[in-house]
Amino acid sequence: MFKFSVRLIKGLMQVTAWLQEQPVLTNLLYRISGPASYLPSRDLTVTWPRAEEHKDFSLPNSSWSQSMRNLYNKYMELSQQGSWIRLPSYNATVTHFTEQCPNSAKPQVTTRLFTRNLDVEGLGFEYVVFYNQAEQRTVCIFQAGPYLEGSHGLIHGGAIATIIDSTAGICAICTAGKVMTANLNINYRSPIVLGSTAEVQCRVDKIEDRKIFLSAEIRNVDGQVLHTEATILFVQV
Ligand SMILES: CCCCCCCCCC(=O)SCCNC(=O)CCNC(=O)[C@H](O)C(C)(C)COP(=O)(O)OP(=O)(O)OC[C@H]1O[C@@H](n2cnc3c(N)ncnc32)[C@H](O)[C@@H]1OP(=O)(O)O
Repeated sequence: MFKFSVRLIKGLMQVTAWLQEQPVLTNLLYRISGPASYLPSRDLTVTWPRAEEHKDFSLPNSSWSQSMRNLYNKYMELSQQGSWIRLPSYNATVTHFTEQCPNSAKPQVTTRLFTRNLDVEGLGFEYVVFYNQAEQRTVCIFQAGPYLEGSHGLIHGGAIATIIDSTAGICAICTAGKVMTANLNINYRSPIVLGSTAEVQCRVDKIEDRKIFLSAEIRNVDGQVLHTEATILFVQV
């Protein structure tokens, strides 16, 4: 468990650090937020939250439906048998930066992971990811809150893409380290009702040099309804 958590965290930190080194992105940040909050990447200190100091969002909370809890319990039982591990999940990849601002105030840059950006439980993405190393697979148990609406009463396609990208991204990071999504191809087969529980299944299909090819499916809790199919390409960076 610890080994994979460390690997996942290292992968995310590497991606974050790499992003901050890209001049296009730092220029964009400058344009959006202005010079006072512009933080040149090479002067940043990036820290990863220590588990004991930060909330783990992948644990059950009162907004979780019984279906969500049942699936969670199923994979927790499998975890105890050793085949799966639950991956902890925090709300930021970068918790704070330390650098002197032009106005001498210590900057309080707060970024939030897109999927963990709401303070109230149950309104947005509620999910937990389990990883199976032997099979190079991840499973994400997912409950979409009312703030993820697209068509009336249904989950927005972009939210579906996000949870697929995240589930596949975690799988690719655990398998291959520092990666970026290069291609995400989705077929939406049937809508997902807001508030329902769904299961995202993702696996590595093949690895060719720096390219990691994955496929994913989203199904309802009993597996009978296929909601979404996707193929995803990650490239090691
Ligand atoms: C716990 C929290 C959750 C954590 C998980 C979250 C995961 C979320 C991850 C993301 O969403 S990342 C954000 C979205 N992605 C990006 O912004 C990436 C933007 N694109 C790039 O930065 C570059 O294009 C990329 C790093 C993907 C590749 O650039 P490179 O210069 O490193 O590689 P290159 O272009 O040389 O291509 C390497 C190989 O990949 C292939 N390739 C690259 N892009 C491709 C593409 N789009 N489609 C198909 N093949 C592609 C390319 O043909 C080539 O194949 P070959 O080696 O066989 O010649």
